[in-house]
Amino acid sequence: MLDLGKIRDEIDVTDDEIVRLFQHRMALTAEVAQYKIETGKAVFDAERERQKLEKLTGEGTNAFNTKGIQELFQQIMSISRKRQYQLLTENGGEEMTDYTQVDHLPTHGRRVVFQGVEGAYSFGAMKEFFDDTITSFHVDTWKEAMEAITKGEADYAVLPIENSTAGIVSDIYDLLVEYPHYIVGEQELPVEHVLMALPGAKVEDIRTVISHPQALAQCRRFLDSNENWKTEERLNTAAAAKEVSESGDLTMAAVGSPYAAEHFGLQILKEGIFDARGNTTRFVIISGQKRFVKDAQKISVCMELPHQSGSLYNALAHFIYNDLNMTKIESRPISQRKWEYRFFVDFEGNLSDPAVKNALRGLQAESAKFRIFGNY
Ligand SMILES: C=C(O[C@@H]1C=C(C(=O)O)C=C[C@H]1O)C(=O)O
Repeated sequence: MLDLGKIRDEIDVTDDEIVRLFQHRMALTAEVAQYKIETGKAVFDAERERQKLEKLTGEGTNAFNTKGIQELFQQIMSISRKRQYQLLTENGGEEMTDYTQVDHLPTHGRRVVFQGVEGAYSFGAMKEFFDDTITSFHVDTWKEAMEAITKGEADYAVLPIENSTAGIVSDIYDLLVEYPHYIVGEQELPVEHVLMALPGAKVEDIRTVISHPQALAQCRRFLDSNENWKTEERLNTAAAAKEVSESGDLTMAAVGSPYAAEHFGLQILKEGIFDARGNTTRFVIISGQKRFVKDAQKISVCMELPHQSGSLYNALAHFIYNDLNMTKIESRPISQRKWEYRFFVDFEGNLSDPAVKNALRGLQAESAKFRIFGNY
């Protein structure tokens, strides 16, 4: 019979030895960091790591151990890099970003563009975020709103990025990648969809319901409960309301905001037709200026990772290791590169915080492509 106590004693001695060696290795890592700070050499040396893994896995005596050695040393080297990024940050290595910190966003009297028309949700979000000193104008598409920033026609754009029921607005993610603009703020707006029609119309007479595809998706359960209704997509909820108001057609209804109903003189046939209570859309405020307010609490980044096993895991380790709380992760396909994805991560923090700088330094160095969309 084996003696468990004795075996465990030996495991304990072995573990003490591993800890001693680990700490010795980390001390050496600090010396490497010192060398890199002095010479400007990059922390991450992929070729050296590849060679190390090749040699060490070659020493595994069976397939299971070989795989274990690989995982173990990937982790050890990743920890070693993180320590080096930390030392770089502490020793005032080159600034990570060229964002300018401001006390408040300059919004007084600025020009703001939104997609859709007066009465649409983007318009509502804009009203909530900005004060009455702004001048606003609207465009038909989200892309045109981005263009207005590029051309300097607007200082800010208001774009919907996510709905608590229907999920992300994927086009906006793609536009954020396409344009070199920044997120400088966000605004949540509760979505309260109503079914609206011309004065005098009755629910029983309705045949066609029009709205923005996302609004239709949000009310799917309600809409599906009426077999006689056919749904049609429109550019935005307010445009749908406007169309109904001009149609003279008592069989047509629109799904949209109560203020669109009011704006276009429609009657509300049914309130509270959204599927989820607390249905909220989150809008981002886009600017061409690289600014962040000093009390900004959320950072959005985008990264393209090498197409290999473990790369996402290693990237996310930078958040975990720096005690940063990730609030969101999304992936979108990279066009032209079949089955490859870029990742969008939101996490809590401010660009002036050393832990944030540290994580960003690591992510920047180890991603194939990396961008900070903003801190807000
Ligand atoms: C320690 C170094 O920095 C990094 C960490 C490595 C490691 O822990 O072995 C290897 C290569 C570098 O990516 C080094 O450059 O030697």
